[in-house]
Amino acid sequence: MVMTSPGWSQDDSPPAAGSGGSNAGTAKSAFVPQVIGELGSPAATTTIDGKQLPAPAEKFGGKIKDNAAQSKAWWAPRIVPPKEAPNVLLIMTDDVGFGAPSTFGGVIPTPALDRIGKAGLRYTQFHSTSLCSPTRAALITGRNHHSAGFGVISEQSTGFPGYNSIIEKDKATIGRILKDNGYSTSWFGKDHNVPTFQASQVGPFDQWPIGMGFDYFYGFVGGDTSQWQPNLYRQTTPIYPYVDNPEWNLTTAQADDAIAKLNQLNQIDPTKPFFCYYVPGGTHAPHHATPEWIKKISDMHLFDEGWNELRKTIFANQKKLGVIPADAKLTPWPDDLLKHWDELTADEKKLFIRQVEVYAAYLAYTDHEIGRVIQAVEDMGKLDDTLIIYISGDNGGSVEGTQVGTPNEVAAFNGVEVPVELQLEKFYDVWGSDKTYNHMAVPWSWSFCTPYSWTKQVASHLGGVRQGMCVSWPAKIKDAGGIRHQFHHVIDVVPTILETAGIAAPEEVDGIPQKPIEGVSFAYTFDESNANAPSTHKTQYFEMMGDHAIYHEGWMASTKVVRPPWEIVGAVNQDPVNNVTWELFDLTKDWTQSNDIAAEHPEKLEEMKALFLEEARKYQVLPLDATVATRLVAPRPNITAGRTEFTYTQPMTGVPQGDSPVLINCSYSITADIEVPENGADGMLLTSGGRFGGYGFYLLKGKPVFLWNLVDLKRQRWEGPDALAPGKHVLEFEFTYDGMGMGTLAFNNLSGIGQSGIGVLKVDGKEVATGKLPHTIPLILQWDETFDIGSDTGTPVDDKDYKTPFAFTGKLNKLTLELQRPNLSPADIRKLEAAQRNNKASE
Ligand SMILES: Cc1cc(=O)oc2cc(OS(=O)(=O)O)ccc12
Repeated sequence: MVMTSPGWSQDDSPPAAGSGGSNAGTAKSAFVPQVIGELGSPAATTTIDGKQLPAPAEKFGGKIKDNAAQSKAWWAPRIVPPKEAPNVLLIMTDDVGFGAPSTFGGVIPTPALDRIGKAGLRYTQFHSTSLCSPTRAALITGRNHHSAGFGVISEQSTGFPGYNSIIEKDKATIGRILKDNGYSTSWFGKDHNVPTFQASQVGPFDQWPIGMGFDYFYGFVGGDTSQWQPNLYRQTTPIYPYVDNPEWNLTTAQADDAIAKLNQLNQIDPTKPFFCYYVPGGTHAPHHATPEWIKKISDMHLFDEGWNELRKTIFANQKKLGVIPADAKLTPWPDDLLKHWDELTADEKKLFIRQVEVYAAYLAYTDHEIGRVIQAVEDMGKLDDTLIIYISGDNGGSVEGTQVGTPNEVAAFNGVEVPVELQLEKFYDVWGSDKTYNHMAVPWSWSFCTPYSWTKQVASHLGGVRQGMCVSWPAKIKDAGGIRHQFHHVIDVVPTILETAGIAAPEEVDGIPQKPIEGVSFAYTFDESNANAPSTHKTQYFEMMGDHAIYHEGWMASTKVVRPPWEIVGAVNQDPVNNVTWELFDLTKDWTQSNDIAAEHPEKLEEMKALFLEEARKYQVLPLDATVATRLVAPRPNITAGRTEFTYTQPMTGVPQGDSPVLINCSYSITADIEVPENGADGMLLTSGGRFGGYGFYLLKGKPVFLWNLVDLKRQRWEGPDALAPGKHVLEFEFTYDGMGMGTLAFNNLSGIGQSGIGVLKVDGKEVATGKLPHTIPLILQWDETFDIGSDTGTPVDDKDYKTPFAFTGKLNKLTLELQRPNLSPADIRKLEAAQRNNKASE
């Protein structure tokens, strides 16, 4: 099929300076706007050449005399996209391996993805970056993730252009481009492209959806969130719809909100096309499915044979479906890294089956809710004219839940594994409920990446980067149910949307010259006659946390994985440029990277390595950095940087972890100046985190309590013996930390973090409780919960004590927080340097 680009073609030159963008009379170029209605009349619309956004103001075309009676009014035409421009529904799920959904051979029912595949096309060689925010930055900008400042997730950002988690203004998003060309734009679900240090209510908001061209946002900011008690926003305002609503779940609420919004648009202005970016939390941990979905999927007994048999089943299905070629090889099980199902105890099997059934329920549930949004588009009569791009996963299956799975991902990210027995005893029955922040065992995720090796975080191997994708557009894609094998990448989505809409990539946005889009359109594959056309995407680098690869015209050179991605606190390669072993694959004959031919083709490999470096330099991939924990706690330009004292006199909620004072790996004191009324007081003074890790300072039945929740495995409390008498009081909690602090990380040494310390609770200057914490949380508190003063949002730090919001019923006059961050002494530095020399490869 020929994609007509009404009113615009690649050869057009920009209009003369100062001319109205769509004013045919003054533009020098061959661009001819589509004008509908009489220019100057209120009903007139026009397309624009789109090179300068926002479009320059139209020249007044009426007549102005002294009096209105002799003058002629003239309205600028409304800007609309070309007539054939489709609505666009861009859907992407989270953490889904290629072989998880039924559409690509999986055993988990995903009827909505199936539906798009049947109505349109399935793509078998479509790629992500292997990690979340990077894929998303690339997806919405059409640039490589490092080009867009997202070499890694924002939680690990560092002060290099490729890694600072800032999408610069010379790369306007697809939202912005479509909005300024007349689309209604909206974003539902995950936004992992707000820098963690700009996520608070003081902004700036230019990297939130509203600042990036999206008229409307309903979703959460960050890596993941509870679906039961999420950190949810409408636009930039936190909202808490789950309070007193125990059945409420974000997966459903998000679909409801999107359906309402699309219908609202359809009723107010049915002709205005929409761009809806729909990116649910599913299926990132926590796997929060409803009890109904968990029952429905568990009853299907999909996983009773274990993860090794599962791979065989998926592989056979994939061949049957034709989403891998008949001669594709199944990559071997990594015997040295992961257990075989047969080696497990009955208890392990029981637990792991429960974990994966809940995961599967979550994927089925997420897809079902996506299906409701698609159905709403059909119900509005708009399905024919809607381009639906449904990408199954922003990266491969996630292995961020340890080898035995976890009831609490916050524990996993702090390097804590929860024993199988404890998981069975305390969490088996509530798995997937809001009592868990759950993730399945690593080997399941490996299996969900069948037929490939490796997983999420791994950029060099297809398990990390190959995603299923389905695309439908009934008005234009006629090869319903077709399969496409062309190599493409998330950076290709923006140019594809622009081509189908007939909209130009802007040369300038808000006066800022735009960097070229780096992807290429895959719209040519829509046409059946191009079903087997060679891919137009010839070269693609991959890089994530030091692990890297280069694809070029069917060849792929990949570095061997140094750090298994489930080892978050583990050995780190300090020289990821040179200290790597390369493999070489001919993907045209070897679909699954099963046959390393580096030894047979040394010159080809050298050529590919050189090409990688060339691409890396071009797209600001350097300097390579393989650290994980080090970057997680690295200081960033957040609003608390350099401050050691914080004073609060008003209640305040909703300050995210990345924007608030963080009480880990340091000493601190908290002083609360309060008044207790005649009938006593209760409630929260200060808290950060929640059920899965964090602290709280509160009055409980009048008694002062300071509590540390150590990732839901242990709670340590300091509690005064007596309820406070009415009147003024000063409460203090002082913590003296024993470790050297975060400074040791600069020496690739973790010994300074997570160490012990002593806490003392005082009332009116008198010590009432003292206790030692043998360990502290080393890396991160529960990240979907916030720093709150005077009440508690989200979940309680201890369910036995209170229910949220637990607002303080006394008067908080003033709360002061002082941090004493440890400094390394010259002797410490000498010791750390010596240790580093002796231990080159450990973080
Ligand atoms: C809190 C956190 C720290 C981290 O280092 O990595 C993460 C990765 C996450 O998954 S992703 O959003 O898919 O990349 C989610 C949360 C985190």
